Amino acid sequence: MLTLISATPSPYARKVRIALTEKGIPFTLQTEVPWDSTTQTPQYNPLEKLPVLILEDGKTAVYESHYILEWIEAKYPDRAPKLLPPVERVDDRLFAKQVEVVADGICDALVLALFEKRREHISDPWLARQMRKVDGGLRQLAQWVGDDGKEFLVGDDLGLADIAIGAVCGYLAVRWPDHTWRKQYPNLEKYWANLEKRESFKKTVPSPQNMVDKIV
Ligand SMILES: N[C@@H](CCC(=O)N[C@@H](CS(=O)(=O)O)C(=O)NCC(=O)O)C(=O)O
Repeated sequence: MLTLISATPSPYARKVRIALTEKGIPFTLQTEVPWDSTTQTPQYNPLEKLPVLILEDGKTAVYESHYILEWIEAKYPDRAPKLLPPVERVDDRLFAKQVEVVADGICDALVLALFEKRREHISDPWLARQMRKVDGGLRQLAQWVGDDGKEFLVGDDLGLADIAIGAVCGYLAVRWPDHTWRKQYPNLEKYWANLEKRESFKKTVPSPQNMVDKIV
C-alpha cells in the first residue's frame, strides 16, 4: 500500500490527501514534524520536505506535492475525479496548473513569514515582502473565483484548482486566523466553505503541530 508522509498543518500534504481520498486510492498516513530530528523525510527526499509518497516497495519515493499529484494522475488514469480536464482542453489544463502555482506560492510565502516571525530579530521588510505575495496571490484567486457562485473553478467537478485553493484557504484559517482575507474576499470564502463540506476536506482539516527542535 502507498504511504504518505504528511504533517498536520501542511497545505501541500493536504492537497495529496484530498486527491487520494477523492479517487479512492488507499494509503497509510505517516504524520511527522519535518522540522524535528525524528522525521524520516530526508531518507526519501533529498530536499527534506514533505509530503512524500512512498510506493508499495517501501523504498521508492515521489515528492513535491504538484509532482505527486501529476504522478497519481499518470499512474491511476481511470480514477475519477480527474484532477485536470481532458488533454484536448489545453488552456483549461494550463489554467488549473496556474491556479496551483499561485495557491502554492501563497503557502510558500506564509511558511517563510511564519518562520521569520520566530526569529530573534525579525526583518520587517522581509516579512512585508512575504505578506505582499500572500495578499497579491489571494487577490488573484478571488478574481479567478469571481462572483458567479461557481462550485468548481474548471469544469463541473472537483479538480486540481479547487484542491489547491481549498488547501491554501484551510491553511490560512488555521495558521493565520486574524488575516482579513475572508472579509476582503467573501466570494473566495463562500467558494472555499462549499469545498470544505466534502468528506475529503472534512477528513483532512489542518491543525497546528508542536515543533521540538529549534531551527531558526
Ligand atoms: N513545494 C513543496 C513544499 C513542501 C513544504 O514546504 N513542506 C514543509 C512542511 S509544511 O510547511 O507543508 O507543513 C516541509 O517539509 N518543510 C521542511 C523543510 O523545508 O526543510 C511541496 O509542494 O511539496
